[in-house]
Amino acid sequence: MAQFKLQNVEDFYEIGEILGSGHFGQVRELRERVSGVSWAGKFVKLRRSVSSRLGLERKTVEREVEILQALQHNNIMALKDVFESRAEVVLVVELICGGELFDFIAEKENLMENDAIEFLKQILKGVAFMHNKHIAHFDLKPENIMLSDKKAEHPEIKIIDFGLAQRLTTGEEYRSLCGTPQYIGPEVINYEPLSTASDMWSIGVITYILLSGMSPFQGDSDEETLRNIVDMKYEFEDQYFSQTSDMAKDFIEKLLIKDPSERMTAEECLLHPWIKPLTRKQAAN
Ligand SMILES: COc1cc(-c2ccc3ncc(-c4cccc([C@@H](O)NCCN(C)C)c4)n3n2)ccc1O
Repeated sequence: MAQFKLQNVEDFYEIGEILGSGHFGQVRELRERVSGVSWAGKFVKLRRSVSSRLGLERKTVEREVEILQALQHNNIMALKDVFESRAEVVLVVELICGGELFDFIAEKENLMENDAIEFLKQILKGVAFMHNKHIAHFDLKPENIMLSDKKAEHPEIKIIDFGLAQRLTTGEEYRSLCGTPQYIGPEVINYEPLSTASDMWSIGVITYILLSGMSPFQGDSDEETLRNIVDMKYEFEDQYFSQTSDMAKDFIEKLLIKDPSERMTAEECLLHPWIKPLTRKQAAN
């Protein structure tokens, strides 16, 4: 069983404002007492009894911590410390000040292709790094992709929220119905074995949104969205894609493929001509 620090987190950090909350718990700003440096603290309530539905099981938190400890990459939020008390675990991670990619897109409606490519390159580098360690995120979406500083000319991408992430073992099947309807692949809905390819479907959906501001499968309800996914019901409507290059559409089409084994991997995406032009002429387009 992993051992976290048993000291009181407040002995080392001044607890600041709530930055956000969700299924994962609460995220608050922390100020390290010795250095004055600001961090983010994810406060997770622990389940008090086997019968309780409140809070997370300790082994779930242990899995997230073990995964974060294995993922040290510029495009993945860094874990600094872990404290635990009887009822709570606090993950101390780097503070990310640029907000969510989701909000950045909303402010711009959609992005120029070159801006989208720069964001995608960073997302793909972080995802390729975790996939090379046989770790899948399983909840990639614009809300879980944050920007270091949205005012920077080239904001750095940080992938957050590894609460659903799994270390996949060859020969061992992993199935789950978890995730966010708009971004999950058909294999999740059909309760089929999952792999890193499920993250690649999500990247196809994210790319579609980056370029159009629209979500490819979203319906008027979760049920309709899920039906659109299993029916592969999406299109590049002229109203939103008339200015989008064929290469960008090809990139999306090579990810939104029903058979997970047919989708591009993150490494293959980084070599796709839309992301890595083969010639100067291509780059000029
Ligand atoms: C360690 O696990 C997480 C960390 C974070 C995290 C890490 C650093 C950091 N710096 C700033 C923030 C932040 C600022 C405003 C809102 C939020 C959060 O509520 N929304 C993030 C996306 N959401 C859908 C998980 C998070 N964060 N959030 C978010 C979710 C996690 O499961």
